[in-house]
Amino acid sequence: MSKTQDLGSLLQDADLFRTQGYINGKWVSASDGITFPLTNPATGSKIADMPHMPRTQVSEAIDAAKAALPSWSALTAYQRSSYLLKLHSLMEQHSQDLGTILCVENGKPLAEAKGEIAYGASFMQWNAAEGLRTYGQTIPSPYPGTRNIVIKQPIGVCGLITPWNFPNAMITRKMAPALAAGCTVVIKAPAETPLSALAMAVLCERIGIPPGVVNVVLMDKGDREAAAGLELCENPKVSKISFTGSTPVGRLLMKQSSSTLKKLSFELGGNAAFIIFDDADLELAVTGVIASKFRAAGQTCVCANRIFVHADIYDKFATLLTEKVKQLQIGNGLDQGITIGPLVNSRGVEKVERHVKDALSKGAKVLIGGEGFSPNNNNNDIQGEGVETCFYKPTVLINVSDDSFVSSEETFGPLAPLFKFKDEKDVIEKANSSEVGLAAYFYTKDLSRSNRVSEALEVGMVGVNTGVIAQACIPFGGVKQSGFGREGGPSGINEFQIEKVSFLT
Ligand SMILES: NC(=O)c1ccc[n+]([C@@H]2O[C@H](COP(=O)([O-])OP(=O)(O)OC[C@H]3O[C@@H](n4cnc5c(N)ncnc54)[C@H](O)[C@@H]3O)[C@@H](O)[C@H]2O)c1
Ligand SMILES: O=CCCC(=O)O
Repeated sequence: MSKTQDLGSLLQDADLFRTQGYINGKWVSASDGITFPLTNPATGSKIADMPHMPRTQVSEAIDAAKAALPSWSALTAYQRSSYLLKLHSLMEQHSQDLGTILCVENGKPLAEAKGEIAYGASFMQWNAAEGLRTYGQTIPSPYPGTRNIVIKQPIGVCGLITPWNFPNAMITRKMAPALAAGCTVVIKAPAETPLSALAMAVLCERIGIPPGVVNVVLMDKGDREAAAGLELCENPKVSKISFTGSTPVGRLLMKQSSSTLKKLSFELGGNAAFIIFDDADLELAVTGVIASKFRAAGQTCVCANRIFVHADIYDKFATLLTEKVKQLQIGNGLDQGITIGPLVNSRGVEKVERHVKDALSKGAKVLIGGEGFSPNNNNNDIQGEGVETCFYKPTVLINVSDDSFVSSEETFGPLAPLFKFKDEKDVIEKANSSEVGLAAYFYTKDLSRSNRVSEALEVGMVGVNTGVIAQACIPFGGVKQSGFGREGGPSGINEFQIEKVSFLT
């Protein structure tokens, strides 16, 4: 029997822990009372019963967002900016509680979860400033005495569909530019991590964001999730869908949105190549791989998925990496000193197991890890008998063959497969052989190679001598089947605006 987690008792401000959706400024259960259980992936304990909302409630949320649009969009950019700055400041103030909520529902260690809150808050700060600079243009006209004036306006109601791997930051990365631009939003939060979305709704309510401007709808995976997607994509009152998640769901949402020709921006899956050339600083490269590969237990879209190491340094690098991986502390993210938590659910563990098994069957060798893990849970939230937790040991594989599953599929788990290469051209070809192109990384001390390789990699983002690329001020996004549109940076807010031209005669 699993024990129930008393999340409220872990918080300084227990009011941030909500278990109802947020529509038109009201906290609401599913209209038919149906709920689904939310569990802690580190302990298997139930955290809460969450509303399993039907499509009609998604439609109500859209109506509320549409009704709130005229007055929100009529505010000055300065007024909207001041709301975002207040959210930024409240997020910083409540970072311990927001981090605890995130850690308990998602599994990432508390320090990392608090890091995500800081990252999430940075989108509020960046867009508070960026909203003030959505300049138009005056374009010289070919006709004497006339002028063409271009202004930017909010696109309208936006459907924001977000994943569980960054329960806070993937919401704020969309919500902040949308609100700054003057749009209103319906957030479809993921079933695995609804609480972080709701905690943000509490903060919106506290600072007086008017009812209907921000709405959060929730439901479990399956039929109602699909119905919510259909409603958001087909309802003509929604003007834009911003989605972060897997490539197959992106394809489906694009197809569904064709009926109303919505503006779309999609941040989809990755399969990042991480290349270590023979002139690289190996200590730095190991640090980079640890940061890129094992953040969020390997569950980020920009995680190193294929690590290509030059043949001349392959053995040395593998040894150094294994030593560093040994130092990672796996366990319940609430416990002191833990640096790697569980995967979000058992499906995540199964995928890592499948990739490891397949690689071994094709000749790979385990240097460390290669199996699941049962934590000795000394937290007050004690594991119940027969409760399923979701840990997999951080793993390094060598001699991985090019036809392994991990070569073509995103593992989304703590598996570092090392491939061997000899030639720059050859490794670039391999890196680019993926159908997705989100991020890539490489380590070298050669400046001309830095420019050459950066330009040759078919991705939206390149880390040169670093394994960490995310910042609010960069245009985050991919090419090929990693999606389109950019989040953050000067272009992030454009995704939520239209350009309108007036011909002045
Ligand atoms: N490019 C990026 O910025 C980025 C960031 C984070 C995650 N991701 C990608 O997301 C994937 C992991 O996340 P996931 O497993 O939650 O992805 P997912 O596509 O299964 O789910 C993402 C969101 O879409 C919702 N969803 C699923 N089916 C839907 C449907 N038919 N209609 C409407 N909504 C639907 C889910 O409930 C969730 O809220 C990975 O592939 C990862 O690379 C990409
Ligand atoms: O998982 C994708 C988002 C990762 C990030 O923003 O660093």
